[in-house]
Amino acid sequence: MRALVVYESMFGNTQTIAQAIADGLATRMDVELVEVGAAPAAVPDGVDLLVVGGPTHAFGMSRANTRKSAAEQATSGLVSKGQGMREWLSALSGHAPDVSAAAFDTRFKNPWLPGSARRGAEKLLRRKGLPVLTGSQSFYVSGTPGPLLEGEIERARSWGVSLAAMREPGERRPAV
Ligand SMILES: Cc1cc2nc3c(=O)[nH]c(=O)nc-3n(C[C@H](O)[C@H](O)[C@H](O)COP(=O)(O)O)c2cc1C
Repeated sequence: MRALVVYESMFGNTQTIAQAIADGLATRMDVELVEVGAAPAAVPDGVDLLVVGGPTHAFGMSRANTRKSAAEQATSGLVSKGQGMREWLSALSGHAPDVSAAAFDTRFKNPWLPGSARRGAEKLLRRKGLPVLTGSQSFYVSGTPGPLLEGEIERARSWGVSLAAMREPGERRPAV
């Protein structure tokens, strides 16, 4: 079984979470971790699970103007300097049958702040015909440039382990 994890990240927090998810997945699957600017135009043959994640910007997935705003707030270079997850998923051109998907994001832990990038990513994944496994996740930062809240890296690793278990041969694959 093989997983591809594609992430977008401005300040590095989503990158750290993506790495932890990949570590969790790697307990049961072969895993490739790729920054969205270097991601392939189609899901490569042999990939069983596509996991995508990015930062929540303005209640959803980033856009060119929110990435520009992030760049203005950055004190060092951005991790993702080109296209975002929205653009990559919109242009994704194909996949083998039986590939499933999952989405995650990073954002503030604020019950009064609506929206999350993972919801937008799920919508685009479904539009591409990719069934989305239940239980997509948000991971939380304490401020715009981070850091991640305590325990989030461990939670991301555990989520990776449980995603891989959902894709094990013979497992029922809950998809929405
Ligand atoms: C332009 C901009 C808009 C943002 N809008 C939101 C938002 O609507 N909701 C939220 O929870 N966090 C918001 N944030 C905080 C980001 O989610 C946070 O910067 C991100 O999780 C950090 O991840 P990264 O280091 O991978 O970029 C915003 C950040 C930026 C730069």
